Amino acid sequence: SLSKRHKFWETQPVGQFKDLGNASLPEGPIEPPTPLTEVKQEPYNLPSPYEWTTCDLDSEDMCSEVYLLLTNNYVEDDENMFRFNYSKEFLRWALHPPGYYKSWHIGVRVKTSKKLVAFITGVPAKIRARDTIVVMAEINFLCVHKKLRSKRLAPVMIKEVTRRVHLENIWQAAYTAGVVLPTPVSTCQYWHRSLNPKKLIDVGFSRLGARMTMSRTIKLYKLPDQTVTPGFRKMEPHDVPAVTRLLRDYLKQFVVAPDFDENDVEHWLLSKEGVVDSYLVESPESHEITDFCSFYTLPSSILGNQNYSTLKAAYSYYNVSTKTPWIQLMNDALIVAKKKDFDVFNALDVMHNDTFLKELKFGPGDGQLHYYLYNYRIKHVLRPSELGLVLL
Ligand SMILES: CCCCCCCCCCCCCC(=O)CSCCNC(=O)CCNC(=O)[C@H](O)C(C)(C)COP(=O)(O)OP(=O)(O)OC[C@H]1O[C@@H](n2cnc3c(N)ncnc32)[C@H](O)[C@@H]1OP(=O)(O)O
Ligand SMILES: CN(C)Cc1n[nH]c2ccc(-c3ccc(F)cc3OCCn3ccnc3)cc12
Repeated sequence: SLSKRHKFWETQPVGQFKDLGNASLPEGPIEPPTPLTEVKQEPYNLPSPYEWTTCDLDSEDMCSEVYLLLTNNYVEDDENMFRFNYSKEFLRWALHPPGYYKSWHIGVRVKTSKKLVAFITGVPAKIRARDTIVVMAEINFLCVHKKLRSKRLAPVMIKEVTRRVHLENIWQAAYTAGVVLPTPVSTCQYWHRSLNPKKLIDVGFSRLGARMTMSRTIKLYKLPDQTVTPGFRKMEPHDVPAVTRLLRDYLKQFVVAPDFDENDVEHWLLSKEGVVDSYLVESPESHEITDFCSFYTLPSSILGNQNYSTLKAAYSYYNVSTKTPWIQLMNDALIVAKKKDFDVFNALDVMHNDTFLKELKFGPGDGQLHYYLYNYRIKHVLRPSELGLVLL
């Protein structure tokens, strides 16, 4: 990437590779806001066969079109064996947080057939970078149909979502990607904990360890039927104030983290069947809420396997430990995930996750997830343990 030309990204207000190590550049916005009257009022031009469309995910038909585009054309692993299969319920959850803008759910259609062939989204979020809280756009679900790749459509999509975000007087963004772009604020590893090792080996997600039999492998990953922590239970609506306090206090220690209020916690962390699961520990004596764990449901399509079509994956979301040891808390999360029939539990090495990954038998994934900020410079590249942000 240091040698690669980034013809589009070199034009953008992002950290540039040539600036790495230039300690004189100040932390904070790279460019000042533009007066709203000077923001381009009309959409960017698309190549002639295509037109912009705004995707209303409350419309069943539109949501299905977005779901199908992503199911067939979104992110695959490096070996093209799996492709993310975000559900419609998940997309509505991810894209309808408090204060969302429908205009930031942007599609591209073929003018003649009206076929949806590209998509990009933003949602507003309060993000703290060190001591500064910035309203940012979290950008996600950038997708161009496989048949329209390498035509420089992505830069147009990015410029259009940038324009629409600017129209709402927001000048920063946060996003993550498996590819290296100018310039990561942090680079994380992802880890996988087998819950259904037989299926994972059958589909080629995992390989049988050397000198390991299948029955020995199944035994290695076996988990108890019940959680072990007294007071461990599902989060409920009346827990929102206490969980908000617990989470806000925990996230203070990270350099970049969401600034969640009760509305945000209610949306992002209250359990939603098949989308997000959240649990907490309520002390049996004091009834104080001392710990929290959560994971979201993101299956992957299994490409080209006779016996299985879907890999059921849980992804670690936000977790807090103040009384229950991390190992015990997260092992209870694994136990409930196994009971809910997940095949694998995934986690990034962000926040305090590296305190439990190895001991709970997570294995390293085969790639990295890079974190980016748009129009905001962070002085030094951050260690994953300095990150308190998980993007879907
Ligand atoms: C103030 C508000 C600001 C808001 C905006 C903030 C910024 C938000 C940025 C977006 C954040 C999204 C986050 C997100 O959604 C999570 S990352 C997941 C992205 N989606 C996928 O990987 C799905 C499968 N791949 C595709 O659909 C296409 O390959 C895509 C559409 C990825 C690229 O389509 P393509 O047909 O393969 O390529 P061209 O059109 O010919 O364009 C090539 C140019 O695109 C650059 N590129 C490639 N992948 C990228 C990626 N993941 N982010 C940013 N840029 C990416 C690439 O470096 C090159 O630029 P360069 O020449 O300068 O190097
Ligand atoms: C975050 N969000 C923006 C989606 C996204 N985009 N690009 C990605 C690259 C890696 C991960 C990721 C994050 C955490 C994790 F435990 C495993 C992961 O990918 C495994 C490889 N893989 C890719 C597709 N199917 C399997 C997510 C993403």
